[in-house]
Amino acid sequence: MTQPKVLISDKMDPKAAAIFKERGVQVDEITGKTKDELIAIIGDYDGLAIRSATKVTPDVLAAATNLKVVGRAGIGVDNVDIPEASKKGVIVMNTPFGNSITTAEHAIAMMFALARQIPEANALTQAGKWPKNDFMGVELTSKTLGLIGCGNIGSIVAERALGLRMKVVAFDPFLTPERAIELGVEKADLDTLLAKADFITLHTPLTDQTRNILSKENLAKTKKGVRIINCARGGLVDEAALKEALDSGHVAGAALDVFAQEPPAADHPLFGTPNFICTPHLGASTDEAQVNVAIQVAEQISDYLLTGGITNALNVPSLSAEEAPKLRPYMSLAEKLGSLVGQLAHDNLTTISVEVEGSAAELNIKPITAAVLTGLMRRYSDSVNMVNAPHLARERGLDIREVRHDREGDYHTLVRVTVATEAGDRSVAGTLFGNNEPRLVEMFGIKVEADLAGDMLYIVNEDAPGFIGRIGGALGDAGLNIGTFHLGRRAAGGEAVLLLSLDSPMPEPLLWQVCQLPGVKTVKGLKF
Ligand SMILES: NC(=O)c1ccc[n+]([C@@H]2O[C@H](COP(=O)([O-])OP(=O)(O)OC[C@H]3O[C@@H](n4cnc5c(N)ncnc54)[C@H](O)[C@@H]3O)[C@@H](O)[C@H]2O)c1
Ligand SMILES: O=C(O)[C@H](O)COP(=O)(O)O
Repeated sequence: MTQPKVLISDKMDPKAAAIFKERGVQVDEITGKTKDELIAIIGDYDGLAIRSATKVTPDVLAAATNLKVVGRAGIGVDNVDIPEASKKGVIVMNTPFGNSITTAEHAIAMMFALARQIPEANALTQAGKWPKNDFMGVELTSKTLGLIGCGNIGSIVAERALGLRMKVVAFDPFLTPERAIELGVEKADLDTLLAKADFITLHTPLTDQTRNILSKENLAKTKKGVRIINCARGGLVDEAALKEALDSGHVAGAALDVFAQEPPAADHPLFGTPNFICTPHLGASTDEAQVNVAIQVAEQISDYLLTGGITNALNVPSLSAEEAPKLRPYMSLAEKLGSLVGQLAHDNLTTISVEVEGSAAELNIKPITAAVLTGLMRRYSDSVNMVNAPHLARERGLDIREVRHDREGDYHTLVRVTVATEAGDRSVAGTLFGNNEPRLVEMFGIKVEADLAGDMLYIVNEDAPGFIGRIGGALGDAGLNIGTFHLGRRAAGGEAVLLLSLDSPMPEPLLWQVCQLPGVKTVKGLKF
């Protein structure tokens, strides 16, 4: 195996490069490149390690002909075009926890800075003034903190704020009542939060639902004298409306670590506004957080490039260290079953369903489905993998269904793949022998037992004496060696299925010749 090559394109703790080298991954650290400069070199790399500065746009991805993985040393991935990466089969990962504490602490630091106007007081004092009577702060104790977004960072902020004896009200549609009780926060709708909070801090990603969540209209619903902190993403607060609300005195203070456009223009309207403070996207900038995210991203990228292990991926189901060894043989079975239906079923598939029963029903079905789709879609594209297969399948209008059966069947474990075709449903099923050897056990309702590997020949014929001899003869005369021979039939004298493994591919004229043998209904060369 050639050594994979990774580019670190944003400033990252040196531990990242050290880990790549230790793990046997070649690494180049080239930061500060323009988009065109990045496009010129990205084709050399299998992996890209970034923070928020590098923009992984469709044109960068188009030039990234060898790229397999983008690793974000941090949380937000709004600088990566994930749908485009998925189409290209590139995994996108982040490090969802490495900088959470640090960012929560930055939000708390901003809250104190606003409450006591520390930046202004510092600036004036160092300018030789002694403005002791100009700064009257507010206490945090007993005040209400409104949390918009109560995920990893929001819940750490909540714990810290409760420690400061604040009351915490949270708006987060995904926060369960049980989790709210566990955290000690009051779950509320947005309007209630806006009406109650003395301080509001934002901790959501930027999405279509959260963009301008603090709009002019919502700012008007806040308590007079509210103070606002955004250490999440620019664009959550309407900056023009915030400026107006600060100027009118409705908002008593605002602290932004993030801006809609970064870096903001030097003449940004908020700059110089009294009671406005800001930092240049420093939420994650501590030694501890940067070491955490650098180590995590380098380990995750190395794992994927060297072993196929997937952690914290955003566009493909993760495979944990415990799950991976159990799922690997299933994924091999699933890919073979998907490939089999893909090679045999005619076009215009409308639905594919993946059913699991027995031991398979206890596993994470998502990677199994992704592997089925990889096998299925391989007939359309050589560059298909677990990342882009589900996307390609959906693009072709395929409805994907997953069913987990809680029932005992004939096999200790079973994966069944059924596709709806114009000719009706076509179903194949497989199991694992000895827990790790994939075997086809049923094909279109007929029991067979076959290893799907290499070149194979599939024949449907009428079960009649002498047929096997005729096939053996035809292949033997053509110098084609049969490796294994698997036969299944509905009933004696009924329809039979023959699966032969061959030592070399079946030449086209021989396929035609076999087709002419008496009793043959279908012949197809297969490849696994
Ligand atoms: N300033 C920085 O340097 C810095 C550092 C780290 C993270 N961040 C940003 O902080 C944000 C939060 O990070 P996290 O790790 O807590 O993410 P998270 O995914 O753990 O939490 C986000 C929360 O937002 C909630 N949410 C989603 N849509 C919502 C909506 N419409 N209304 C209310 N809540 C909604 C989700 O349910 C979730 O609980 C991210 O945008 C991340 O990029 C910024
Ligand atoms: O989403 C994040 O992790 C933060 O915005 C940190 O970004 P940075 O790595 O550019 O500091």
